[in-house]
Amino acid sequence: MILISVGNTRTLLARTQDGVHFDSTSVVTSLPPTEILQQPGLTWLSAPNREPVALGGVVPTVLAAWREALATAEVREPDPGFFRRAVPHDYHPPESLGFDRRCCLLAAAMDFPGHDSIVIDMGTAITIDLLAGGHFRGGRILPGIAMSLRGLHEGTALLPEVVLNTPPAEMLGNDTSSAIQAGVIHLFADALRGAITDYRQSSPQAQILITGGDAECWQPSIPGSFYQPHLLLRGFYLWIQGGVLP
Ligand SMILES: Nc1ncnc2c1ncn2[C@@H]1O[C@H](COP(=O)(O)OP(=O)(O)O)[C@@H](O)[C@H]1O
Ligand SMILES: CC(C)(COP(=O)(O)O)[C@@H](O)C(=O)NCCC(=O)O
Ligand SMILES: [K+]
Repeated sequence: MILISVGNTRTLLARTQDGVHFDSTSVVTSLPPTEILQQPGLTWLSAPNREPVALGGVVPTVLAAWREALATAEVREPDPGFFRRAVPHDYHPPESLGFDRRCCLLAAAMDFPGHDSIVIDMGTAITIDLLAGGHFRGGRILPGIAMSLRGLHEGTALLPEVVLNTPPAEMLGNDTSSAIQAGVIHLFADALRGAITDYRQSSPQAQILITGGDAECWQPSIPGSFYQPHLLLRGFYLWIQGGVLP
């Protein structure tokens, strides 16, 4: 099966035989799908005798462009009804819960039955979701790391665009760049730790699963967390196996 997941920054293109191992690459979401399909390294996407293509994401206009570009392929889109049965929730309105959040929650629910999970997805935006007793209980949405750094630069005259070092940061910055490093790293480290502390008041045993473009370098600053690079793809695969729209 081929899986295409459209995030706000990057689109994941993956292929799997067993739903456990994913051969994946990513391209910037701003690139038109017709151009992506022509890239030399991605011929498997548009090869003849192709496999079914699962399509999902959080950018409606780009999803529409993918549907058009894949018009002759066997495209499968996930069925919200299956998600609701697999991960009951009170999100309102239910359809507004982001596709990427659903995939990660589904993977946590189906791969770790009987475990509560705090699912952290550090992408364009950061989401921190609680799955407890098999139900999605709600979560938090925060600006992402790159977006926050860009916001400081674009919203001011004197702040440069900074490339973040790997956390932890020093407590006190003594030049503009170090002060931004200290500010942004502590902002997110405190936000993540705070959410974990709060969520564990109701789910003391909850495990912490962390994924997304910024997850790998942040995982060490979240003690006890498990880096799950393919959590979204795993959930997407399980979702498509469980139910597709007619
Ligand atoms: N090669 C990369 N291109 C873009 N962003 C990257 C890359 N590697 C890491 N990142 C980080 O990943 C974050 C975006 O995460 P990603 O999972 O790609 O987003 P989304 O799923 O929202 O498209 C950004 O905050 C950025 O700092
Ligand atoms: C919160 C998100 C922007 C995260 O997207 P991402 O950073 O992975 O591109 C996305 O899940 C989304 O658009 N959600 C819809 C609103 C919601 O979940 O309530
Ligand atoms: K995200």
